[in-house]
Amino acid sequence: LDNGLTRTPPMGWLAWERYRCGIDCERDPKNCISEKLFKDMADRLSEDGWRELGYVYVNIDDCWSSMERDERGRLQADPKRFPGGIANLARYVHDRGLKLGIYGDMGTHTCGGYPGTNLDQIETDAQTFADWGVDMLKFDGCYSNESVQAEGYPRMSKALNATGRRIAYSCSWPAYRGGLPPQVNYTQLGEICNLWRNYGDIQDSWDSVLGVSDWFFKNQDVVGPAAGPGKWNDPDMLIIGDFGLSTDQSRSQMALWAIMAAPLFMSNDLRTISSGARAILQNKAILSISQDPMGVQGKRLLQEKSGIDVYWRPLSDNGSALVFFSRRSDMPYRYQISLSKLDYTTGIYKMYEVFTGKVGTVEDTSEFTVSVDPSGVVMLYVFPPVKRHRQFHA
Ligand SMILES: OC[C@@H]1[C@H](O)[C@H](O)[C@@H](O)CN1C(=S)Nc1ccc(F)cc1
Repeated sequence: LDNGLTRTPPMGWLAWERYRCGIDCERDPKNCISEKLFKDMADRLSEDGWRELGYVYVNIDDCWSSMERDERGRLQADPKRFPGGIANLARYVHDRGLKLGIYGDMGTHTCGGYPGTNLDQIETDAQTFADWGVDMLKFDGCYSNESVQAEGYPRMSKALNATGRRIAYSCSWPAYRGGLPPQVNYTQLGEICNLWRNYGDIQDSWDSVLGVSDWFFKNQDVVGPAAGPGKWNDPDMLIIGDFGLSTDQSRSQMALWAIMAAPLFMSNDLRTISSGARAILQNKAILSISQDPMGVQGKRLLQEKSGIDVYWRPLSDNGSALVFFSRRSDMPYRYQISLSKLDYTTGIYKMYEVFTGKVGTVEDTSEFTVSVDPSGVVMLYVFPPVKRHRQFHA
């Protein structure tokens, strides 16, 4: 969507995977969906170096609202869990140099059973969110149908624009239509949405992360070309820092999401996150690959019989990123390859390993070896090639 927003994949924090629809603030005040939770995360993003690295969105998901609209038919926050209201929370977030995201649903109810947005409420709800100072809307598709979605998702895009406030628009529409043509029109999506969920919800497990990633790379020739500045495929949240992934698997999710030019929405507890998880999420080399201004989505190049996959993303100024991933479950695998075998042009290349900081220089035809852990990755930033100087002839 050409609204000047998300010119690189948006980054921030989204409540859903880690906090779901936990509304029992009496028994579980630290983890329930409440203004305190989002203020806590805004404090961490602004005090622990996240904001400076680009993680600027603090996004509310399902279960934030009252079960009733107000007397003017407007959505309203649950008064007990958000006593200050959404406008106040937006001010708190904005005061910390961050942006606030909110959640709605193009249907009678949200997936969690809260009030949805019917076709005749689209303009009202867009205006409400703009009046509150909201900066992004995730528009879900539960309790809906194909024709309501076909009319509603474009109409909400226009309604958000008509408010005059710049609000990034995340559409769950393709995920409810099977994610692929002909049910999904990726050209239209790129015109009306800034990002879109193509596939099922991510859960806190390696199986889920790998299943989501495999769907996107299996369908890379269809979904890849749809992405670019202002319009992104969304494989769902980063679960790094939660309970289900090992260090290697956390590095794999971060590396694969960067190759996919995916939005980077963490769903974790920034108040207690481990230093290891934080180091992966704050890895500057990976973030610069993710946020590359060209915004070209990467692809899977090879699936070797050994269980090694090779992924590649073209970057600005003729740079590129490579990821070697191991599907094996035995021991680190020493994978030998050369850049010319990966269709790199003739030249001399400097390479930077993003997790170890190791630097190497290879000619396109010379073989090098990477040792890849089971369910882990080796990720390289490959500098632009230095052309081999013609041998000077006396
Ligand atoms: O309720 C909201 C929740 C999150 O926003 C996800 O990111 C959305 O994809 C939708 N969603 C959930 S749990 N959706 C859903 C998932 C499984 C199911 F059987 C019925 C609904």
